[in-house]
Amino acid sequence: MLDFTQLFKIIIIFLLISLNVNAKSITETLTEIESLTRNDSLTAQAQLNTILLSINNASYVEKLRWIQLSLFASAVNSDKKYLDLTMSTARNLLQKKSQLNSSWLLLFQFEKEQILREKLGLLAPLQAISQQISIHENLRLSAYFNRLLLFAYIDEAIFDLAFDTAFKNIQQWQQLKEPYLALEIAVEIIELQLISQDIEGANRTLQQAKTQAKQLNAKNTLISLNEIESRILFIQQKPHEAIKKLKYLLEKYKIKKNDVNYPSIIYELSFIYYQIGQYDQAIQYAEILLSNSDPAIENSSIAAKMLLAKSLVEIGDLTRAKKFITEAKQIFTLKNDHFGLFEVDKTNIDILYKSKDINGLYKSAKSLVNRVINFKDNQGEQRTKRANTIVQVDNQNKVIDILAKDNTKQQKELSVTKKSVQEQNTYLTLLVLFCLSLSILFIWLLFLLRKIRVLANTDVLTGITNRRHGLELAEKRLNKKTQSTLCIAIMDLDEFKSVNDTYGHDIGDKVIQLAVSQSQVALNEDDIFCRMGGEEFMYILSDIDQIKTIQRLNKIRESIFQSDTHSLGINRQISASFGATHVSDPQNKKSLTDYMIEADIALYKAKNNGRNQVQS
Ligand SMILES: Nc1nc2c(ncn2[C@@H]2O[C@H](COP(=O)(O)OP(=O)(O)OP(=O)(O)O)[C@@H](O)[C@H]2O)c(=O)[nH]1
Repeated sequence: MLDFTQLFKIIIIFLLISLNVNAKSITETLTEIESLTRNDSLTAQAQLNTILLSINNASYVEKLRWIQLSLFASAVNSDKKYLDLTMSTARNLLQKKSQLNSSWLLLFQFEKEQILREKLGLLAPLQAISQQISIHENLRLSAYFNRLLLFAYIDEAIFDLAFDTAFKNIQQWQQLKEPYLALEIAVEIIELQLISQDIEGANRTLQQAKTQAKQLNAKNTLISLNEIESRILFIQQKPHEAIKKLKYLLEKYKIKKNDVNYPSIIYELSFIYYQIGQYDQAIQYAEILLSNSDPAIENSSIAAKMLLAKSLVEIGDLTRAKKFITEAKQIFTLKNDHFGLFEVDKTNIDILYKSKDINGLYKSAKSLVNRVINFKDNQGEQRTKRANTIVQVDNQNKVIDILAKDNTKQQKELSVTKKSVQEQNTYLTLLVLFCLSLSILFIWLLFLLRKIRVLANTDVLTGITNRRHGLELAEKRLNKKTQSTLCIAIMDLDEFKSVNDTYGHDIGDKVIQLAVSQSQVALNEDDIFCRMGGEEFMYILSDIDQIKTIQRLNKIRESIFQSDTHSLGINRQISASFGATHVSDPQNKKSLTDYMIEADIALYKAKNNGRNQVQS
């Protein structure tokens, strides 16, 4: 039987043991949770929540570790509620009694902002407090500060400074015996080595980190490292091995939709398929990501949207591509994510190029250049310069490429247009020639018609008006109202038969022609003179009175009589007889036939009276 003293001793020993276990257990529990956070972050978060109350009595470092782990878990799980709880607990645990506490709280606040993706602008305030941090000469604080600074440098793409900070930071965590945090930084170093294209270095760090992760049983980190390894395979132009590795990862670790690593693996698969031109597969994986509405994958979903849009551009589904690019643009604009917006602009350029919208293309290229030029952030000149150079060079290349392609296209179009213009010109020339020929033909026809008309109205032998046309003109003149006296006369060459008989018909013709030319001496422009047939002619003279007309007829007669017949080889004079009548009463005109009969009677008189005279 145990006596009371023995029992008391046992109780004391038990209490001491249990107290000792309890005191140890917080550090140990935190270490276990730390392993769990990188293995099963949801369970880790639940356990951190369980020990929330006992943390009040824990040591300062344990409090810090609890806050740090809670921040990390809420980040991995994208649990904003737990993030707020952690922050309010942190404020209670580390009341702002000392400057050290204030610095920790400030850093935790920065980390919260980073988790909430309000990280833009984090670098400047971090740099501003670097002096304040170093004053404390607290290794843990300095390590935590450097860790945040490293992430800010990476976010701002200042990779050289990020490298320096990472190497410094990994040593700090090793010194503090914080292997998980050292591992976290090692992963960042691998990423940085990949960015600076130090593939060998990245591979070396990766193998060390993998061994470390296995030892620490950090499953999530191990998966991340395997993902990076697949990316290295892709960089080494072994895309199919990379795909195999990613698919193996999904299988081996049974990574399902809700797993933290799921989005990044699926995204990586989609990315590699896109890069090797298997756009259907790229689209398939991007769509898997987008079908998951979990806010935890918000970042991957924007990236997936971009990848989906780019793949859709490649397969020519521009309508859907535009839809996703618009959605991505909205998110990037909200987040003020300039790199995202650069990507949007570049993809938009591809869309516009494919849809052959040269105007839109020009506008987008201009907006992209403007975006680069006007891009300013808190980091200042250095970053802006780098981004400008990179994007401008990329953009310029693209624009040059587009312009070159466009130029070839335009040249093709131009040559087609030139060809069609040439064809049109040929047709036009032919048409003009045809029209010209038609016009010439038409003018020629008019000329012929006129000639025919003239010929139809002209006496062939003498070239004066013929009988038909002469009578027409006479009829018109008779019907015309005129104040002047009108004289209608018929002339007949005297004894012409004997001319013909003596000298021949040809000489007779020439005598007729001579008589005609001699008649011109007393004719006015508006007189009518025509050959009625044989050696008979008609005159219609208009003048101030009858005397004047008779005078003019006599002048003609005299001219005929006086004409030089010797040149015709005739030894005798020629003469003509004239019978004339006058239109005496203009109000009471007779017909042309009547007047001609009257003139004929007068001619008869002239013949009978001895010829070579005018009778009226
Ligand atoms: N050379 C020539 N002779 C013609 C032409 N037309 C008619 N004659 C001739 O002219 C002559 C006319 O003669 P006639 O009418 O009988 O009278 P004439 O000899 O002139 O005598 P008068 O009239 O009485 O003075 C005929 O011998 C016709 O053959 C012609 O175009 N050329």
